[in-house]
Amino acid sequence: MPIQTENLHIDALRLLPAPADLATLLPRDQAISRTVSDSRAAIRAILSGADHRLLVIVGPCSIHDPDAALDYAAHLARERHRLSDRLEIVMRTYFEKPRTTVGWKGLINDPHLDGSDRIEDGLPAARRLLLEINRLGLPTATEFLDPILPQYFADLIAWGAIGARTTESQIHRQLASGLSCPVGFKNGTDGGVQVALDAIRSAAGAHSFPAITAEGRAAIASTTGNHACHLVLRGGHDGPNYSPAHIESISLAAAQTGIDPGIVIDASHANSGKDPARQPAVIADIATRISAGENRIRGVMLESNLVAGRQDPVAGQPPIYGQSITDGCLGWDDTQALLRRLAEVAQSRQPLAA
Ligand SMILES: O=C[C@H](O)[C@H](O)COP(=O)(O)O
Ligand SMILES: C=C(OP(=O)(O)O)C(=O)O
Repeated sequence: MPIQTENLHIDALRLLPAPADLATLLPRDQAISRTVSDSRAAIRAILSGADHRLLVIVGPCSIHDPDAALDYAAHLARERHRLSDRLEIVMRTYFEKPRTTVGWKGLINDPHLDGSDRIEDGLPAARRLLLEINRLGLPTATEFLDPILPQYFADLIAWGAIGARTTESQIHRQLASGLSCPVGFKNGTDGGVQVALDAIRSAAGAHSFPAITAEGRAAIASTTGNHACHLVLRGGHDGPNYSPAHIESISLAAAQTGIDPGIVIDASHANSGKDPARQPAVIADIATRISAGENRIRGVMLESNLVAGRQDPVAGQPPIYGQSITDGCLGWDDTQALLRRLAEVAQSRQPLAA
């Protein structure tokens, strides 16, 4: 008997369509391309300090119901258009969730929320939603987790994140080096910022690594490096890391590494002890400092949904409409109030290059 040494833990392999097939089925038009491309340019200008506005990445912790996400997007698009002279608002459309151990991995992995893991349904659902949101003139942000999946939807993303659990990963740094959008590297879950600074340096360089082509063939991608990578502070095991003392020491460390100190602060995650009700206090603090002249903070991230809080889905029952099934979020009214406060303080900012 031949001894089997391969696929001992593989139950099944199902074919996925090629990225180009999905793009043909769900193409982006010129107006959508403009929304993506203009927002990427605006974000680059804000991060460099050339544009005085604040970047605001706001939206659900994760998308599980495309209808509710589009409803949320309609609310947010109105705020984006109203506040566009002071804020660059981009919607969090997070389809891939990195789990500390196990749990639901997001709409792409398990779109039916039942463990059936029909990625072949999740990919078109994600791409369709991104097209619909961009069609409202509202650009989108996401965390890139799997290194193959960006081929299916990265053309629709204005801002990307590499999360706290993957910032130290060479695979994700290589991936960021080839992405067309600005990318924020989160500090590590332990609070370590040096890994994110190292990641920014790594992603700015050229890399060659295995990838897939638009036609779905295995290939070697050679990248030119992404110079729009920056730091996102999300707190760590020791607590928040957005205080003036943190910004001071982190900016110094960034400067010593030759990295522009443009920083985005995530008001959620460990900066709010995972309690969404604490996000307004984080934003209030940041807003006061910005109005007093702090210009190293170029953007903020908020986790927000139509309905405040979070829920654990119950088998056989539809989840509460517009409420997170991963981390708790702010509700819409609180979100709107925070956006208006941020717009107020952004008004006083001057472009650094002026
Ligand atoms: O943002 C979402 C979560 O914080 C992240 O995916 C980790 O989640 P978990 O610790 O519940 O697995
Ligand atoms: C998982 C996320 O964040 P972090 O990587 O900071 O935990 C997130 O923003 O959804």
